Amino acid sequence: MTGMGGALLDVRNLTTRIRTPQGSVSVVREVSITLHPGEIYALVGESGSGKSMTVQSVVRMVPRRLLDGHFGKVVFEGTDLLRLSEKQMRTIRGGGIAMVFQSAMTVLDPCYLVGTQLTEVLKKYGLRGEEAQQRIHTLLTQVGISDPEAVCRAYPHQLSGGLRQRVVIAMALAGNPRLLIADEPTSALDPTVQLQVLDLFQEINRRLGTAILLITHDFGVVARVARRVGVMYKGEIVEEGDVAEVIHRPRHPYTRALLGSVPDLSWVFRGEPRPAAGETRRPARSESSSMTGCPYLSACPESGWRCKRMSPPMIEVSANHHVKCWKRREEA
Ligand SMILES: Nc1ncnc2c1ncn2[C@@H]1O[C@H](COP(=O)(O)OP(=O)(O)OP(=O)(O)O)[C@@H](O)[C@H]1O
Repeated sequence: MTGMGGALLDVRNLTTRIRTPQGSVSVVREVSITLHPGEIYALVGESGSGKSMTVQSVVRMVPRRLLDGHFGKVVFEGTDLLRLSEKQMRTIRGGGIAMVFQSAMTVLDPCYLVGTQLTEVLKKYGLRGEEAQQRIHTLLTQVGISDPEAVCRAYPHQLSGGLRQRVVIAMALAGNPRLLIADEPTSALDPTVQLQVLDLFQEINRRLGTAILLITHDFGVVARVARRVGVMYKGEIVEEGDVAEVIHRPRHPYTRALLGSVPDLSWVFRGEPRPAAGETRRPARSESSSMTGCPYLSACPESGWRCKRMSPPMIEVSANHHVKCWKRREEA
């Protein structure tokens, strides 16, 4: 089942507030994301820009001690997740929506064999005995593991980082999710292994039709995997659109600065390891704030009077490209 306009996930004006020693702060501000079935959407931005808080809000996993409230809507397959009980959410997590995080070891227990852990996961979906073993074989094969039996007989620490992450992805696929949320799933891996795991996400998307919401701080990763991208800064999406369009014609000064700090994206297309980082210009740090006006004001080389007073609205650059910037509106 899909929601309005055929969307699988429709996040509408989502705001998430957390408690801090300085008071309540909006770490996600009026974020809207539409993801269609089978689509790959990337959220990109620097550390602290609110990417993780956005996806944790979608699956209602912001730690309770921090959360001060969600506002807006998170409509998944026609149901607003913000209105569900915790019990109802537990059936959505792992079922309709599965998650993969940066470190496989947050999911895998070092004390148990991989096969035992996969068997436990499948019990949750009612599979036991021979049926469960067959499903484990299928899942591990789907994530490109050529010797599933050997992997099942291993403890997590006996596997390479890449294999461990493949096992975690297999676990995430166990409930046949329609949406896979992956939060920096490759940043703990070596560059060549990163590329293999990114390609695996694409293959899962192609073969199983699973939609993917990918979080990354790396435009190289966006360029390799995603079809659409949202650029986050201080808790807001400041630019969004088709990946090629945003990369080749960035309209927000922050996106330009972020792209300027990625010297050469060609390595991702050639399938080569990332070259050593050279001297690059870093964009201004992105952390949530409670100020008025444009969130990028203090770092923007183009700001004008309007930017100081009012937060810019999202304006349409083209049908597949939107930007939150007063200057672009003046040019339009
Ligand atoms: N556990 C926490 N306690 C207090 N503040 C937090 C906590 N987690 C996140 N925040 C704050 O929420 C804001 C958004 O953080 P978030 O982790 O979503 O950013 P991010 O873009 O995912 O960055 P990173 O890639 O570093 O995780 C930041 O200002 C951060 O300081």
